[in-house]
Amino acid sequence: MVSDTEDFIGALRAQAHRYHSWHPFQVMMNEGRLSRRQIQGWVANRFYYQKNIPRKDAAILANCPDREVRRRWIRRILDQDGTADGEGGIEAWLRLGEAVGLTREEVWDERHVVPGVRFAVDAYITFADTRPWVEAVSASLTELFAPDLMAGRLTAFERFYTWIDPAGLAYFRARLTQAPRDAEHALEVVTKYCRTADEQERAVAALSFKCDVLWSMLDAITWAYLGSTLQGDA
Ligand SMILES: O=C(O)c1cc(C(=O)O)c2c(n1)C(=O)C(=O)c1cc(C(=O)O)[nH]c1-2
Repeated sequence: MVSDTEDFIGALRAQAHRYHSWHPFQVMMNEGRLSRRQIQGWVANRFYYQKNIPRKDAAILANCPDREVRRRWIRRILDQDGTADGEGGIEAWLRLGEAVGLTREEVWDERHVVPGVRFAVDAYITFADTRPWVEAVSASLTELFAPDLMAGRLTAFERFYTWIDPAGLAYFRARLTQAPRDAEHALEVVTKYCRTADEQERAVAALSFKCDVLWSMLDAITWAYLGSTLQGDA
C-alpha cells in the first residue's frame, strides 16, 4: 500500500517531542545553569559522538547502492573530517574543548567518556552498519530538529557562559547551515525510497531509535556530572 507523503513527513516531524532538546541536562544548559565542570563533561563526552559520525556515514555509503545519494552523502564525511589538518567539524569540536578549558589530548583520548555515552554512540554506528541504509538515513533526521537547539545553545553560551572564548563556538555556527542542508537531503531520500506503510513505519522507528541514542547520552552525562547533586537532593 502506498501511503500519503505528507502524513509520513508529519509522522517524522512528530518525533521532535522526543528530541534531546527537551532533556533536563540540555534545558539546564540553555538556561545557563550548568557549572564549568558540567559544560566540560558534556563537551568531552559529546566529542565521542562527533568523532564517530564519519564512521556512521561511511557505513551508510558502504550500504547504499544509489550513486546520486552517495555523491551527496560523502560531503558529510568531509564536513567532519576536513580535507587537511586544521579543518572540519571534529577539529572545530576540539577547539570548543580548548575554549571550555580542556586540553586537546584529554578530549581526544576519551578519558572522560562515560560508559553510557560509549554504549549509545556505538549502538548508532552498529545500527548504520547492520540495518538497511534507508533506515540509517532516516535516523539522521534528528537534524531536522537541531537548528533551533543550536541557535538556542549559541545564545545561551554567549549570554551565560562568558568564560568561554566565543571563537570556540564556530562549530555550532557552521551547523546552523549544514544541518538544514543535510536534513533536507535525507528527507528527499526517505520520501523517495519509503513508499509503503511498512517502509514508512520503519523509517519513523529508526528516527525514534536515534532520539533514544541522543537522550541516553544525556542521561549518562547527567548521572556522571549531576549525580552528586541528585543524590544530595534525596
Ligand atoms: O549538538 C546537537 O544537538 C547535535 C545533534 C545532532 C542530531 O540531532 O543528531 C547532530 C549534531 N549535533 C551534530 O553536530 C552532527 O554533526 C550530527 C550528525 C548527525 C547525524 O545523525 O548524522 N546528527 C548530528
